[in-house]
Amino acid sequence: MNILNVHQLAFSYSPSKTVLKKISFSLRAGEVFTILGPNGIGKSTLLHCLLGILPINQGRIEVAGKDIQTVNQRFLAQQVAYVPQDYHVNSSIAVIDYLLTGRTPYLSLFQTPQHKDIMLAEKYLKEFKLIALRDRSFSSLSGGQQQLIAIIRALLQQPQLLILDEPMAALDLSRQYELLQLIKKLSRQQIAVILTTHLPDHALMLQAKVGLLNLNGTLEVGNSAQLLTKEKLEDLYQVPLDLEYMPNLHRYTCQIKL
Ligand SMILES: Nc1ncnc2c1ncn2[C@@H]1O[C@H](COP(=O)(O)OP(=O)(O)OP(=O)(O)O)[C@@H](O)[C@H]1O
Repeated sequence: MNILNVHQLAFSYSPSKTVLKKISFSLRAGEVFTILGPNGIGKSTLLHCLLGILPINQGRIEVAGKDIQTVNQRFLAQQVAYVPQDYHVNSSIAVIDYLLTGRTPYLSLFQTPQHKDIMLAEKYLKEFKLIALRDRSFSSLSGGQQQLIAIIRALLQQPQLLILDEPMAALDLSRQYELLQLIKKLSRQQIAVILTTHLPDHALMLQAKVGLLNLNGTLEVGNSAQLLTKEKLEDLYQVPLDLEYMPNLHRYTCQIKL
């Protein structure tokens, strides 16, 4: 069974502003799907539709075979975790308490996180070499640190589908490397990942399924060989690009021609 089915999705913020139309795609367990498109084209809007945050005008979205319009929130939170582009987190909350909110879908009403939940949060903090941040307030962290903590919180949800909105944006090269490795590891563990990015190289490195969000609001879906071509990317971004095969990396790389 697919973890996600999207059929003929359409969304507009107002009758005169159609952002997304006729969007259809499916994701199997463990599939990585990279969505690319220019600023303001509708990538975050699409993710919000997939999460049920924005009500779609047409179409159908199924998570684990269930229509998201009828599914209960606890089930959805056990299936799908989301890391937004921007965080709006209570400034005084400690990192560990923020992380433990990721365990909410597994707690009963009025139940507080258990010892095993704290152990799990600490295990991830150690794995990411961020244990020193455990008791810091979330708002005192740097942008990149906040992004990593938000990713750990999402992992604590133990989702079948992880949705990441521009997760590399605030990360240094070493952290980007770690995150790319993590996405590959999740994929091997049969967890599907959707990410948006401005760098075609991220999709090329992940050997991911690709979605190009076009100016007319449609999403072209295919593999990197079909969609990450010089012609298609130049058309999408309206900028001169070079795609070069790197034999030592066994893949193409995409550069702006300057
Ligand atoms: N709440 C809103 N009400 C009306 N229009 C909105 C709203 N949020 C976003 N938009 C508009 O919808 C379009 C798509 O925005 P969205 O944030 O989805 O783009 P994006 O592809 O994620 O952009 P970026 O790469 O810059 O993050 C933009 O024109 C944006 O101005």
